[in-house]
Amino acid sequence: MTKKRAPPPPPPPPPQSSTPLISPFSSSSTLSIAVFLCGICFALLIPPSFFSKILSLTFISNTNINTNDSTRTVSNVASSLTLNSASLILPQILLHRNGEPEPCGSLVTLTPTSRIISQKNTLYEFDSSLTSLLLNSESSVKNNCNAIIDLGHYTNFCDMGPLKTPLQHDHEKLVRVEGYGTLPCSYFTREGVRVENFEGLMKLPPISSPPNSPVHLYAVPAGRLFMFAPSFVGEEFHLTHVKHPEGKKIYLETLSLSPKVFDIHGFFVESEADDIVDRALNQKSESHKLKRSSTGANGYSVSSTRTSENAFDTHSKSAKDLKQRCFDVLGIRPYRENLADGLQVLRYNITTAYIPHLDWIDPSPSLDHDFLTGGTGSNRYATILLYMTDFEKVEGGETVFVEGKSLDPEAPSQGEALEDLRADKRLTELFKRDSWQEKMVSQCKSALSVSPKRAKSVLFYSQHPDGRKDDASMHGGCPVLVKKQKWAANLWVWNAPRLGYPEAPVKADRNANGKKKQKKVAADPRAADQQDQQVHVTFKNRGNDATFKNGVLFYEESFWGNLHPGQQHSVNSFEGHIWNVKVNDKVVKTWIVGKDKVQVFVL
Ligand SMILES: O=C(O)CCC(=O)C(=O)O
Ligand SMILES: [Fe+2]
Repeated sequence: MTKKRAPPPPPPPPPQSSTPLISPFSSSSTLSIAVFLCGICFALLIPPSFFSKILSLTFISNTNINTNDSTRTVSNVASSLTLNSASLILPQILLHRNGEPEPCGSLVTLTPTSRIISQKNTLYEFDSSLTSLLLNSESSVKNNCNAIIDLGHYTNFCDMGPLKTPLQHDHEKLVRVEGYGTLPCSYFTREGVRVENFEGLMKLPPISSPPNSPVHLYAVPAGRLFMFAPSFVGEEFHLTHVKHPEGKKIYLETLSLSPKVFDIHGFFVESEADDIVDRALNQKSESHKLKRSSTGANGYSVSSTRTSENAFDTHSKSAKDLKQRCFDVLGIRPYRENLADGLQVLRYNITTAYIPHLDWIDPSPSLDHDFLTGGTGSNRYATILLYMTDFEKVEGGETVFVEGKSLDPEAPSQGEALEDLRADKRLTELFKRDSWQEKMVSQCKSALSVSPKRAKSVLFYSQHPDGRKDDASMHGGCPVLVKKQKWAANLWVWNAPRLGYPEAPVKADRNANGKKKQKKVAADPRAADQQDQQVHVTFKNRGNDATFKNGVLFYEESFWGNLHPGQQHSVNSFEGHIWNVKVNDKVVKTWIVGKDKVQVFVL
């Protein structure tokens, strides 16, 4: 059964200035160009083994594509730039589609031209160039993805088309692939580090690796997010690029392949666990304080199958640090506040539970938001669950993934577990026969379940890598079987701007203000519509009026950021949007966005 989820908390803290894209490599573009063009310098930087793979280069323009056939006719190898063979050497690549453990073909040897290297070294140009090189590569013929990576296929993989490409913050910056006009993929390492330029690609094989070790690259379609690609339970992903608050190591251990579930070792620390609980207990604001949990995307309604209590922590230091770390772990850079749901803190007492559900929110007819992630919509993509208390298996309170296989080879079947439960007098006193709680306890004992441990955390995905909802991600909070409190929290990350934000996707037949609109037939209707109507708005507090000293900006009722003297926020909004300034929880100013393309509201 798919349950609707609680409304997301108010959009959290101020949009932060973008953090630079991750680079595990000490990159400097000037240095990189110099290095690329200087065979001698280069020889000092990489292991001599790579020299065995030197090929001369050709730059290919104009290509005839036969998408049904793996053989491609490449014509007009016009601007043939044969370079000094020592100048451009890239590791051999094993290319994967996002989230897939099996590479999609045999080793790919890339032979970029000096033109590509010297002119296309920004992040977006790099994505475009690498996609073009992969498309033109002769070696990516047969593959294990039940398809041939011919030009048409690979192109379609990276560019899912206007109806299936969610608009990300940087959509306008993407550089279409030369000769094809399609959107490029972005490329990640197995651990979720984005490869930003050729210099970075060159440095990927660890110095200690055997000669000619190939590099596994994960291609993520335009508009989509990176997803880990484990091939066996127990497989680890060491995230040496993610900063741990106490300098420890963070790594993922695969708990299940479908649903995709991981134990994130070292994600957070005990002091953060204590802080989360303290803050939840001390939350004063009506919308954020601890109270009986609700379900559904349409406001607060208490459900009989979600009996926990919850609170929200959107902008404490711990919440912000955890959200940032969560994005780092997931390979999503830069951090984007509009993809993050606030930290939701949960408390369960004896017998309370949350019935199996999807975190992916069911579309609501009364909301204009486009939840359909197989298309251009936005919805929950990944969840990181944090546990603050220790529970033994017999004490219940696990998180159960009802479609997942138990890690315990001795686990009973669901029927056996139900029999055991009914033979236990204490448990029969706790749960009515045939109640959802009784059924759930039997699922918790037989399916994949994770027992809470202080400062332990789990990651799972609610979508497939291409955005479709993953029904296997059905999970729940198991009934607590003893007199003890379970404290947990979740961080939800959306695949594109989330419900409640001005840049969130709206249903195809609505405009940004919820009014029905005529369907347009255009090459990229979404991009055109959204751009047409977008208004760039700046909110400023000049500090001239003491009334606004503690001003806080809200998009309608959703927290946006502090607007104290000297502070300002620039956002893309739409005509008719309502922005409020509150002081001590009271609205002291309301602005309604007008027609002009650029507007400034000043306190
Ligand atoms: O409490 C748990 O273990 C799971 C909670 C959960 O799934 C949720 O709040 O969405
Ligand atoms: Fe959930």
